[in-house]
Amino acid sequence: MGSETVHRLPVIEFTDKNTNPETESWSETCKKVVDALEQYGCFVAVYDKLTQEIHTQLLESLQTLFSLPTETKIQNKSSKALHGYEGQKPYFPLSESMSIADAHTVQGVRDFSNVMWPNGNPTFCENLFAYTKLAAELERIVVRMVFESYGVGKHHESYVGSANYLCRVMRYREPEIGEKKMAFMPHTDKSFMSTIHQNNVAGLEVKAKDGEWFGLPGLTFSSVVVMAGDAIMAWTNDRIISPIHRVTMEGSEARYTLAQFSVMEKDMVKAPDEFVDEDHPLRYKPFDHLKFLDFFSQEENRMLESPIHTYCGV
Ligand SMILES: O=C(O)CCC(=O)C(=O)O
Ligand SMILES: [Fe+2]
Repeated sequence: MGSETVHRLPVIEFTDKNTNPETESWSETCKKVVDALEQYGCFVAVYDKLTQEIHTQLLESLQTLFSLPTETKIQNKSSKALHGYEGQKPYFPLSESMSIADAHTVQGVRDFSNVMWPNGNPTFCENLFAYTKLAAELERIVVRMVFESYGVGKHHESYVGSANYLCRVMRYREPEIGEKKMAFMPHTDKSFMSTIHQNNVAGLEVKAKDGEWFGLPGLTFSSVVVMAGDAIMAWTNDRIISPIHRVTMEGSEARYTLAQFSVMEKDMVKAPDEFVDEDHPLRYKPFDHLKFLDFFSQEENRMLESPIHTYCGV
């Protein structure tokens, strides 16, 4: 007989007050963030700057984007690993997605938009950028909290200088009768960190350390799921583990999400000395994050059980 734990992701508020390092509530929030990341590898941030208006306009713009003809959407192409249009996949017929490179910059959003709407679409750009810049801001706050809590805050500035953001916008249609509901297979993110925002349709599920899958009910217009990727797992030498997650579609409404991934583009991903000692021997060789993404994007490596361990595990 086992008593099953009922898992629920911690919900942490991000306000002007507790995101100011001068305050006491900053240190309290740091603790909640690190505890959540160490336990689940993710948590729900409620970010007060993400207003109902930003959310509604963002979702309207995503609907407009996905209603473009497929011939237009497939123009979202790139030579960079893990970028570009994905969809019409026989194994995962429910999902369709596109990627916005340099998503935290006006130029990145505009370059993407100009491919979809060659005559320009300023409303789309404004609506998207209003969100992507907040997502990047939130990610940097969380990373700073993590670094400071572990006593390695001196690395934050170089992290900010090195990090770039890729935003993947996704639409999952509702499954038809008899169709399988798994819309995104179980995986860990290859990012440093990910921030995930959705419309009102649930579907994201996380695997807890005890092997139980659990959903994330109750997300609102200002909720962002902040999730550790493989790169922060390696950087913290396994203090934080990137969680396995998947998307399962129920019901009769389409699900829209934005998953924004941070990538350490300039510096090597290398665990600071503070994380390595006799009890915690180095678990990952220092690696180039972009090269890891290239490795993972190769067909033969997509199905590996743990690409990060195969790539640079010690
Ligand atoms: O759509 C979601 O909620 C999650 C998507 C995801 O896990 C990913 O893009 O890596
Ligand atoms: Fe993911």
